[in-house]
Amino acid sequence: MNPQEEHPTVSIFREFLQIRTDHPTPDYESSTKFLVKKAEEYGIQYEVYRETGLPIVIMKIEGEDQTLKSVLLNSHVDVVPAVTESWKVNPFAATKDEKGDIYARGTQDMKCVCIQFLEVAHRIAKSGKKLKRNLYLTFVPDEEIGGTGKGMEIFVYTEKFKQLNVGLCLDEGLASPTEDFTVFYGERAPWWVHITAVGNAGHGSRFIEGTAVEKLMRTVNKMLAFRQEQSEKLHKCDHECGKKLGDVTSLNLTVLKAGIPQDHSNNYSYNVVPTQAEAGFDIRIPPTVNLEEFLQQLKDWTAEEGLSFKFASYIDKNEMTKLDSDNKWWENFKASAKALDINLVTEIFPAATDSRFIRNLGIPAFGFSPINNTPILLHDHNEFLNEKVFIRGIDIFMGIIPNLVNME
Ligand code: MET
Ligand SMILES: [Zn+2]
Ligand SMILES: [Zn+2]
Repeated sequence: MNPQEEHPTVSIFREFLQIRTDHPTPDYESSTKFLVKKAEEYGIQYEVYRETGLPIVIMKIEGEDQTLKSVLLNSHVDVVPAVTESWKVNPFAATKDEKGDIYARGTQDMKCVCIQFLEVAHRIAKSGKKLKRNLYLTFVPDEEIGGTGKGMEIFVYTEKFKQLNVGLCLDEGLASPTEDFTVFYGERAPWWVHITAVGNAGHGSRFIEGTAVEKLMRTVNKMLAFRQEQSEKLHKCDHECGKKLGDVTSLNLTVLKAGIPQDHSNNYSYNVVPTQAEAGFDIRIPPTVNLEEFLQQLKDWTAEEGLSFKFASYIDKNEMTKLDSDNKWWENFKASAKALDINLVTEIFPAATDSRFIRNLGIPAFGFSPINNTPILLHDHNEFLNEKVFIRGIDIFMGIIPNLVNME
């Protein structure tokens, strides 16, 4: 290839990045059309499954033995919104600079892995050699809004998913800023909690008792004190303790609402004590924490009269994939990494992925994005990935995935 020319898979990646699958109105029809076209071009079996309400593209490369458990490569095609004004380039243009850094929403999370999986399937299909087990690829919607409703949470309970007979799932991980690569074997449970307080109204000049805001603030302060404790656990431990973000419970106050709006011009009735106040928290709980006990903790925090809470995201089970010598998939994965001469570091994923629904079925899942020497920029402004890192990622996957599919 002429060094001036772009690697064809990089061009495909950039084209995919330009498809507007950003929330709140992801264009799944265009991403589906794109993937279907590629499957047809590459001669890969596919179907578009729509029973859950949104398109899920399923691709299959048949193995020699249909009775063996399959390997599933799962990726989500949706991306989070981008605040265009805060980017140095258009976040949906997939601009490449002179260093080969490609800037776009989804370069790391996780359109890179979508296309890398697709390219792996392409190369396996092109080789014409049959591998031992079935290999499936699923391209799913709505991961970024929780996977609930029309996403993975529902799909894993369908007959279609059962038919895939999955033995191992690979899904997204995170970029690594060092030479090492990170593999995730579990993740923190994402709980989004919306607290509502109701209380007494009155004139803003008086000492009204039992106001909604006071009640809410007492709860918020208890929760922020807990946040401080957890932050200290992470930041004040000596270097020996090796605690990572995925090992503590994080909690952020991300929604706060009260006050009586006066009109549509950002004015409020400052002299009216509001009867309702609301707070929303994003809480991430490590798999080692007992979720029943944590729920009780939340109930204690919100026990005061006039307070109630609802979950906007909730999960009551949070399984991990065991990385012991009984896990043959992991032994196989590690051996491939050794042959590739890459160093793996294992961690708990600090955020959430669709893997949690897979692990909760008792199916092992590894979160792995083959991206090293790159800052972690998922959901951030100016998210980018270097084209060389992207291309090397395909070779890394080629050194790992066929071995898993061929496992005895
Ligand atoms: C709770 S849904 C997960 C959405 C997203 N992947 C996150 O971790 O924030
Ligand atoms: Zn993601
Ligand atoms: Zn994300």
